[in-house]
Amino acid sequence: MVLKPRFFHLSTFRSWHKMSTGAVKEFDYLVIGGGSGGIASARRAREFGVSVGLIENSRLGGTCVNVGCVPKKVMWNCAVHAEFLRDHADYGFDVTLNGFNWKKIKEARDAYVRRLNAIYEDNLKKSNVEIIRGTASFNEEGSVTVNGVSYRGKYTLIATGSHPVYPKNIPGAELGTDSDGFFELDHLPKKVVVVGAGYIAVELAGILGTLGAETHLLIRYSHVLRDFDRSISETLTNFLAKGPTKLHTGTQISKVEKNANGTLKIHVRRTSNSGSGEDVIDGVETLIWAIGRDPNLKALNIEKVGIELNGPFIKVDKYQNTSRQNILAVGDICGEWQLTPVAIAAGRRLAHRLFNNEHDNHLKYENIATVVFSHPPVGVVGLTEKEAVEKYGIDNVHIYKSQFNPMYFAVTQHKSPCLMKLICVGEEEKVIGVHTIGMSCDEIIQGFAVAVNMGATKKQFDDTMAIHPTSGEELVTMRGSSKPEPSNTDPVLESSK
Ligand SMILES: Cc1cc2nc3c(=O)[nH]c(=O)nc-3n(C[C@H](O)[C@H](O)[C@H](O)COP(=O)(O)OP(=O)(O)OC[C@H]3O[C@@H](n4cnc5c(N)ncnc54)[C@H](O)[C@@H]3O)c2cc1C
Ligand SMILES: NC(=O)C1=CN([C@@H]2O[C@H](COP(=O)(O)OP(=O)(O)OC[C@H]3O[C@@H](n4cnc5c(N)ncnc54)[C@H](OP(=O)(O)O)[C@@H]3O)[C@@H](O)[C@H]2O)C=CC1
Ligand SMILES: N[C@@H](CCC(=O)N[C@@H](CSSC[C@H](NC(=O)CC[C@H](N)C(=O)O)C(=O)NCC(=O)O)C(=O)NCC(=O)O)C(=O)O
Repeated sequence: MVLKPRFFHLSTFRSWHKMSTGAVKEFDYLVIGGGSGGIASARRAREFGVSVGLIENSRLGGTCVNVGCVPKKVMWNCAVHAEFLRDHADYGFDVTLNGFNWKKIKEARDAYVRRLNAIYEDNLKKSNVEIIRGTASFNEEGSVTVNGVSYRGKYTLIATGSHPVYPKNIPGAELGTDSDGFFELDHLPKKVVVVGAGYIAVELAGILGTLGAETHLLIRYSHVLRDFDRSISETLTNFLAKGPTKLHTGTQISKVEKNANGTLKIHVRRTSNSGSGEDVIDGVETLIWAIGRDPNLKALNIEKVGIELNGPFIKVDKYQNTSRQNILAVGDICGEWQLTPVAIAAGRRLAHRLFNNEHDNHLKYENIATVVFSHPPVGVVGLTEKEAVEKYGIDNVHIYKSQFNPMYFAVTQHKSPCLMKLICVGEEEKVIGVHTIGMSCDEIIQGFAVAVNMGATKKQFDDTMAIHPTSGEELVTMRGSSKPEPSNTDPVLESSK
């Protein structure tokens, strides 16, 4: 497309942004979804002077701001507080705890989210992105209708995100809730069952258990976070098994019933190596399904524009192109790496490619650092041991590992594990994976992601001066590599189905 000056006067912008004769309102860029990816892409596109409309049918900010990263992090911080309180006496404090007020933190959290909603609206307005309120659905020729008004973009971005999945064929499954429902809880439930083994399940179970709810985490197989490096998966699973969360491995719910007093009776099928059978968890106040997320596609009517899917998600190439020309997609709707920074980065790079002549600009979906806000937190970047062996062969992969008791726990009765692992490849020992779990690992990993992204070697890690006494110093002082363990002895991969 012909590029316009980088910043435009408002009147120029308005003249571009015209109503065509067929009463279709036209934009250079029409963005569907005002969440992480959509907002980031829309605002970046405006920096290049093009006209942008953004359609949103709910609260601005999307999943991350309203029912994801932001309120979750507030609750994780709250739970971390509870952990520190537990250690007060060990550090010499004589403190009497008079209770915990869930309502208070919920109100503060909701107020913060409302502030962010307003900030995001304000930011869009300052950027001169036109906000269109309502649900978008496609018409055959590629335009979009919202509340009976039609809009067309020279380019249209689908950034409509995802929603929680419920299991099919489990009687009473609808008596449970999901992560959205977790954020609506107006008190700390006494007894909770969380189902799932991924990010959301371990995060929510960790928050609830740490804050004092009797929390049962039900997983189908033997370990949580099975897609992560086995050391991480094993360390977190073993620690979870010690409480406060009660971990039920090799289990699946077969039926959910409602008791007369409103609590739930949950029938659980045991399919573990230790034998099969059925258990009942009774008197459950809240059941939370955290078993994955599906794309928000239904209302869009994408079949009208013939967009190809990849499983349930929208199929895109590395430039975020869908199968339909000039219709693009970013974020959760594409299914891969459902993370806010990924949606933002893909959306911004797309704006550069479409509107700033950067023809090859696209997000590289590798070395994506990620944190699970479990207790303790997980921070990882790069390949797992298994992926490295598959890619480079077992003889070329070298593993360095350090497991230690962080100094914080030297004087406390309550302990929490810390494990750090480097995956290196070849004679030069390029570091292709960093896997950490333990206190502060959520904050440590970002810097190491820079190093991995730059292609650092183990020697360069070793040449970096340690900072003492910190947990992070372990990553630059590791010695004595070992060979990867053959994957057929990988206990994480053994399902207990
Ligand atoms: C509980 C939880 C915790 C999370 N924690 C983290 C975390 O700590 N770190 C992290 O990186 N990621 C986290 N995530 C993931 C992160 O929130 C998502 O990856 C991110 O929000 C995806 O951005 P998106 O732009 O693709 O979609 P969204 O942010 O979901 O935005 C999509 C928007 O489109 C709107 N929409 C949908 N359909 C239509 C339509 N037809 N018309 C108009 N509008 C429509 C929706 O209302 C929504 O506002 C978490 C997710 C959850 C659920
Ligand atoms: N900190 C962060 O950055 C966060 C990011 N997110 C993002 O949101 C995404 C969605 O989160 P989440 O919902 O946890 O999804 P995930 O895909 O991460 O995990 C869901 C897990 O649930 C298990 N599962 C699937 N189906 C069933 C079933 N029928 N019964 C029991 N267990 C089942 C599976 O594990 P198994 O096969 O082992 O049973 C599966 O891996 C995440 O992948 C992540 O990208 C979410 C929260 C926090
Ligand atoms: N790292 C800081 C994050 C602080 C932060 O970014 N806070 C946000 C709330 S998280 S709101 C959720 C999320 N924001 C972000 O992920 C921040 C993105 C980073 N600052 C960047 O610009 O790349 C998002 O969906 N962004 C889409 C977009 O911004 O386009 C905020 O206050 N924003 C107010 C403002 O921006 O004025 C922390 O954890 O404290």
